[in-house]
Amino acid sequence: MGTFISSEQDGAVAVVTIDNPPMNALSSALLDELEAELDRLDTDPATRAIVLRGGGERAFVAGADIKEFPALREQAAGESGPARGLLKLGHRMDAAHTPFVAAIQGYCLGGGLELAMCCDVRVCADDAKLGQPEIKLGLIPGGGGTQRLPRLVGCGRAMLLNLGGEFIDAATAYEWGLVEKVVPAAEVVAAATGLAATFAARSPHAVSVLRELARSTRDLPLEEGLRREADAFRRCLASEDGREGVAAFIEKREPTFSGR
Ligand SMILES: CCCCCCCCCCCCC[C@H](O)CC(=O)SCCNC(=O)CCNC(=O)[C@H](O)C(C)(C)COP(=O)(O)OP(=O)(O)OC[C@H]1O[C@@H](n2cnc3c(N)ncnc32)[C@H](O)[C@@H]1OP(=O)(O)O
Repeated sequence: MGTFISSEQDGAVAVVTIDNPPMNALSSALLDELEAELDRLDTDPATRAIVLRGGGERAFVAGADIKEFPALREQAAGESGPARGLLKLGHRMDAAHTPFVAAIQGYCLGGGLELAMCCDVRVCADDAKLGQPEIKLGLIPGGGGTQRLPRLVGCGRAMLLNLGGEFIDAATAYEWGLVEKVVPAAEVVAAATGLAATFAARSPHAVSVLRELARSTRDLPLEEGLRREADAFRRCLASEDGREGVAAFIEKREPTFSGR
């Protein structure tokens, strides 16, 4: 484990904790550690789903580490720093075979919400606050807040959050489709881990095919997306897990998926 990132195995679910008190701000060093840990877990066959949570109770992640920004300004574009770190992390999560569930408690702001939006599903504490307050700093979101957010909540609501910089509560986030489940704060990690365990019990091959298909077709015309879905369905049908799942149903038994 590193300075900021730790993970615990709960069966086939890895619970990854981001720990940078008091607000789990995403520093460059933290992002490097997080990417390395997610890369290790994504290539570990014993891990079939990953939960991301913030340490402490005040925040999931309250954003990029603002205190790094003055130094960042001096760096040439593309060099190290949260901006580079965020792009690499987002691409790595997008390309993963393993599904991600965000367990959001407290503040989920800026780069923290951008990180949560890189997850497949978001479980949110009922007293959490979410937003993209970068505009209050004279900045704009730089980790997906102008790209992933509109795809989740719609262009108008994304601009409402990005232009206003105000926070929304969990109920609003759920109503807008920004989070998929809202639970009491004390239950958020257990609920996220339970959901991750459901994903972990499914065929790793089908989960991987589904994640790749969803990512690679999200901006394609419907007809092309349907064509690629049909190809992917045929791949799953012919796979070892596809054969096992169908046979298990016909033989009225639980499947044992190999992930191939
Ligand atoms: C493409 C894939 C992306 C993958 C995701 C990875 C993202 C990578 C991140 C880099 C991306 C950059 C782009 C990003 O969009 C930019 C940002 O995130 S900018 C930051 C956005 N966040 C904010 O603006 C929130 C700032 N914080 C606050 O408004 C308040 O702190 C609060 C959260 C409302 C809480 O208020 P209070 O309860 O009053 O507490 P304090 O304000 O006193 O804070 C306590 C303590 O914490 C320090 N702190 C809080 N937030 C940050 C922060 N973001 N960075 C650094 N430090 C922070 C605060 O300064 C206090 O410190 P102290 O004074 O005690 O030393």
